Amino acid sequence: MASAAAPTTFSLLHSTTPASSSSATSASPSRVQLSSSLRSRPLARRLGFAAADPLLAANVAARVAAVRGGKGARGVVSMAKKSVGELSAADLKGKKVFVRADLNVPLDDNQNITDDTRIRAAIPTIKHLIQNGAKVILSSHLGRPKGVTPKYSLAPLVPRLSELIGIQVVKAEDSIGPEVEKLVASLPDGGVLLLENVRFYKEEEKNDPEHAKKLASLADLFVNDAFGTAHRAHASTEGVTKYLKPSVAGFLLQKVVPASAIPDGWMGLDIGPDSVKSFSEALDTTQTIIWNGPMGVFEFDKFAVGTEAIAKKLADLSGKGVTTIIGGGDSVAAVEKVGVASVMSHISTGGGASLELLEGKELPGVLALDEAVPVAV
Ligand SMILES: Nc1ncnc2c1ncn2[C@@H]1O[C@H](COP(=O)(O)OP(=O)(O)O)[C@@H](O)[C@H]1O
Ligand SMILES: O=C(OP(=O)(O)O)[C@H](O)COP(=O)(O)O
Repeated sequence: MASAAAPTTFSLLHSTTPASSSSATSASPSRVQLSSSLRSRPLARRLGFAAADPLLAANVAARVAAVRGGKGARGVVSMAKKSVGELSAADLKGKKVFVRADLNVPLDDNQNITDDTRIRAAIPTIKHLIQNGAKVILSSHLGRPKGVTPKYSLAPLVPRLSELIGIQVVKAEDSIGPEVEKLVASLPDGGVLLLENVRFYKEEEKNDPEHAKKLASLADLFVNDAFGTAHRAHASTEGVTKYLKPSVAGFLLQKVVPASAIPDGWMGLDIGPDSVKSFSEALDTTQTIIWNGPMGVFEFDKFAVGTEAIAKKLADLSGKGVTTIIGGGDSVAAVEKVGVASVMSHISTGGGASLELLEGKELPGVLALDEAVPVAV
């Protein structure tokens, strides 16, 4: 029987397809503000040096062993959560499926997508559902808006989503309410309706049960494919599982692998040549590198020097057989920008989620899903 004892997901994509475009300044608040908790995380830890933290070290070792053990193609290990792959046309035809994805992509000042990795990562699940005749109600957050904020609308994602899925995606102006209900009612089998940013409601992040019930009332069943948000217990990731059965994991969620010297009024926005040298020397002695968080504000070329140097160093080491794992939306965008994403061993869409998993924490967005039913072979 599959064991549910170990935490299960570390979502990875092989980095083979180039992103739609390369460099631009991101509009997301997580990219222009410094999260204090994140920045206070020691750099060594953000780079994945586990030695200073035995618990983290043990978890990293276990995950990497799983990857190296070659358990399945692309180092993917099944997890003990029911998967969307177990649902066939008999389960899906004509059914309304609420899909939570992480489409939190970077946008430039003109609302152009500057890295579409997260959109591409969501496509296999959506295609499986529509090919089996389901009506897909697709939801995501974008950035960290406080209330309805037009610049965090999901509207700019519609053309790329439609192109990748191969059908025209319909966009709702809201995520709940009568207009959405009407659009759901007119959705054909195999159609896709994209809801507006779920974080336009404060109830989303509060995991308000009444709000979760409203979201869930749109659909018959739930698929969570938002790895980047799996460490958040929000209404659209965790709350809806209470009202939608089955609640299953999407294909992306299923994949597993394993200055204080700065004067007041100044900001450190990049690492300098000495730090690049120190990191490079330390990296030379590693066999596995997990990188989460760029070295500076790489969206600006002036502050991209450290990030580029480390990205190139990792690319170099990757070529020498070192396992290189990149986690997080911005880190993925950074290696895409440098043009070395395709040589890394693995690309993960989740930054914070990956780190919490490595720390041995359970991810609420995964925990809430149905268990897989073991099948004798
Ligand atoms: N020293 C710094 N000061 C301010 N912002 C920074 C600094 N270093 C990096 N950043 C910004 O932090 C963001 C990366 O955030 P993070 O959440 O760690 O990455 P990821 O999305 O890969 O998990 C990028 O937009 C980057 O510009
Ligand atoms: O960008 C994300 O995560 P990341 O910054 O850890 O890569 C996810 O979309 C989660 O976003 P959140 O940290 O605002 O919940």
